[in-house]
Amino acid sequence: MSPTASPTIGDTESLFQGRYVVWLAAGYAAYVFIYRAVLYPRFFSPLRNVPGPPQRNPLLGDYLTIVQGEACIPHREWSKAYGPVVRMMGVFGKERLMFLSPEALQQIFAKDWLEYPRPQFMRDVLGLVAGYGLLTITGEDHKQLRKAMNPAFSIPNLMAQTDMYYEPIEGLVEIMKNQIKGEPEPSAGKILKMYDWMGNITLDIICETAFGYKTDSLHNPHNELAVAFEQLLDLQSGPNLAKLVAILAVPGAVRLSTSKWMYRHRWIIGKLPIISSFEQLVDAMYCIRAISATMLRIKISDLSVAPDDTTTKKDIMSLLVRARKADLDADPRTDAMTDTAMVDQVLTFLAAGHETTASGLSWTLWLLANDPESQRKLREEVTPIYGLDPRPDYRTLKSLIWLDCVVNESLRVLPPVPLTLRAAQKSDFVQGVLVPKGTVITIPIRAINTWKEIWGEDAEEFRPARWLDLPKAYNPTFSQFSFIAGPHACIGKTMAISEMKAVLFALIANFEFAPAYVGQIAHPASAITMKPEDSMPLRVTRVTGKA
Ligand code: HEM
Repeated sequence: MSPTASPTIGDTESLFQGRYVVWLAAGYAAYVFIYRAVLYPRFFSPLRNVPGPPQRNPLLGDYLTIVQGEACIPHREWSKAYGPVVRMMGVFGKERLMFLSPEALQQIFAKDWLEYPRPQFMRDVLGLVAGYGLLTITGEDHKQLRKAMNPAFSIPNLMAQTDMYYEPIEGLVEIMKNQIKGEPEPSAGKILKMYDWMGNITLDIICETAFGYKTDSLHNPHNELAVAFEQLLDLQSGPNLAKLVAILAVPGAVRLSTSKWMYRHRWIIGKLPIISSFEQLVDAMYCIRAISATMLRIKISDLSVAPDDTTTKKDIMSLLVRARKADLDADPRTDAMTDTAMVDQVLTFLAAGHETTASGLSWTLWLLANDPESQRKLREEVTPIYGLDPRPDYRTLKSLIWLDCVVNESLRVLPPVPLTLRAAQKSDFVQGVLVPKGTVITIPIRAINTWKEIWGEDAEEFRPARWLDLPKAYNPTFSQFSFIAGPHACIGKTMAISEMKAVLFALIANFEFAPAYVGQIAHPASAITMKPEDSMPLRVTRVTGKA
């Protein structure tokens, strides 16, 4: 129809019908929205009587409160107000449940773990940023992979690895000493962004222990891998995670996001409003994957040149490559891991083992900086041993009682992974509450770790001495849930703890840590890991009388 011609009866009819269809669709959408987001949760849901925060926003539910608040603090406040089982609202009236009690955790993570895997959207995000491996699979596949990986994390293997921590640790001590020495007034110390240093040292340690690969991020902080991780971590925020979940929900997006085509055409993402920052994500992931593939290639060729070289035996990847070779030698038709699957394992260890430990270390330094007495006690414990041997072995580190209290307490109060999620595969009762199939369950690790019912009135305070006299209600598996429990529990727990101890041992023997300025407060990011948003500036001074 031209703009000047008058409409014919046929035109008017089809226009009317077109409008009718639009109105009908809009009416249906409004009905679905009002039913799903307002009426169902309020009047029909089997969860409507479970206590929880009042429903104020049918569109976004409690989403804004969660992403704008400090990591897991809204959950902790809800548990105080409503008890150990809480109903929360997701977007569009999606109900979520949260459980804190040992009985519920036992059922979800141990007894019925196969019925409570990580939700698909969480696996999609983890797969993209941390590889398709232990973090994304479950059931029989998970059991098999875990069985193959377990020997690499055995105590004898970790004992053999401890020595590998010390080259990077000594490098860091030297760098920090030089930085302080370079100040106009060295005795006043220097303000150092400790999270950045902890990120570099844990990257160097994981590359060395897991892959026998030297990154030396400490002396070369702008190396490709460190920069790519920095780019990735910059994107870690609640709103970005929500956007990523929405993008990956589009059919085909998961496969596309890791493809070469996407990498070559990543500029397209850069041009799209709202998601333009994900150009950086595709870039970083491509770089990390390429370096992981290089590490694997080197490993495979190393092992074929020197299959009996005992020095290569200790790192995790050598064990896996050797196990694959043995399987293939025994039966060439065996269903052995492909190179791509192996690269994903490299990626998982890089992602899961690096930033978590860096956050754990940074928060421990922060807590010690704010508790000079605990710090002094720790220095008193480590200094004589440091004097005798600055490279203590696994057993010596394990035997240091106050160091153990400090690390346990820090991981309890400020857990690097503040919460996790599970999804119910079938309808079932947990702690007497019907959990309908498909319900996403929030496990508020930080709230569980500081639950007053278990830990007493001072549960939220950093008090390492509590580990010398544990409360009666303490449950060794479910009261300190920083590494979760059951078949999906963190495989790197013992390694992370011993690495944290080795780093703290040397830092506390050489330096004193204090807040960077009066009134400094902590800024834990609300994302997958609880990294300090401001990179944790602390005033660092040399311990007087030290060489
Ligand atoms: C302080 C440091 C660490 C903390 C707080 C931590 C915490 C966690 C948590 C909470 C989970 C469970 C996630 C979930 O199921 O939702 C997990 C899983 C995992 N972590 Fe760690 N982690 C740390 C260090 C490490 C290290 C050093 C490695 C490896 C070198 C590692 C490798 C893994 C892997 C592979 C999984 C998946 C386990 C499975 O599902 O079978 N983590 N970690």
